[in-house]
Amino acid sequence: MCTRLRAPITNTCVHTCVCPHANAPLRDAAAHPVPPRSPQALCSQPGRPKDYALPNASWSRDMLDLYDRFLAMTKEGLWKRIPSYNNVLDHIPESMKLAHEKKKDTRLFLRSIEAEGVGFEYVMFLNSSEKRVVCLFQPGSYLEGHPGFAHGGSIATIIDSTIGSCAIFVAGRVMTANLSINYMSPVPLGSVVLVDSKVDKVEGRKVFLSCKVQSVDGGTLHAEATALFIQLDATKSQKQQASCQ
Ligand SMILES: CCCCCCCC/C=C\CCCCCCCC(=O)SCCNC(=O)CCNC(=O)[C@H](O)C(C)(C)COP(=O)(O)OP(=O)(O)OC[C@H]1O[C@@H](n2cnc3c(N)ncnc32)[C@H](O)[C@@H]1OP(=O)(O)O
Repeated sequence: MCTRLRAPITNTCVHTCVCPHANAPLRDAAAHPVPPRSPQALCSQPGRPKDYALPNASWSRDMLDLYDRFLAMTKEGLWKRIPSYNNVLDHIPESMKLAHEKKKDTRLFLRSIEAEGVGFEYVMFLNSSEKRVVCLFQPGSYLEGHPGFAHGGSIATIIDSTIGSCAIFVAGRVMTANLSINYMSPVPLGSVVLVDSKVDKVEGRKVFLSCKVQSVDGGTLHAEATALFIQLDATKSQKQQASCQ
């Protein structure tokens, strides 16, 4: 079923088959319904990690409007908001955690800046039937490269993470083996872009994906990327883990 977002969000429509692994690692998204936007609702509940993928005072009108559009689509059931925590382990269901994986004082790179609005402001939405993840991204002032524009590394980071979430969705534990980006137009700090990623092909442990970074009005193509993610081999990753201890 086509769930094309109406222009200007994207002009492309991706048809893919439903994957048997659908929803496995990112199932959490369904378990956390989006609360109404009120100051109280945005506070994290006691005992639960803070979900950063919710509107805050730094979000621009464009970001809020897009968020509302996607949220409306989640009600139709094909899209799900992906919650975002500052520790990677909080994203992984207990049943999928490895014995050695205990929470430490580490942070997911994208959530390394606590202050609102100056780092990576983003929220991702998953469309499992299209094997697609769209990220609404508002780069803050601490992500500067050239004056007034987002650093290319920050663009690479948000692409890697959006594509990575898409790959995790179809293949579980994966790592980036290759990421190739063409930068076409600089992204102004404080603007909002759509990072639209999809799975193109799965060959054994290899997941091939592609991505476009576009302005909200669809008029500017900021970047295009392709990526290869490899599903981790349990035996090999245990060896890697052993060598790290
Ligand atoms: C993990 C789950 C956690 C869930 C958390 C959810 C949180 C959600 C929140 C937020 C979203 C965040 C999302 C994450 C996004 C960030 C991801 C990163 O930044 S990852 C860090 C950077 N990447 C590395 O450091 C990799 C370093 N490389 C390696 O460790 C290995 O090379 C690895 C694992 C990629 C592959 O090693 P092998 O030993 O398992 O596999 P081999 O046998 O070498 O290759 C398998 C097949 O792939 C091809 N291959 C491997 N690397 C290739 C390459 N670079 N180019 C082309 N082909 C390659 C090979 O030719 C082979 O192909 P043939 O099966 O023979 O056909």
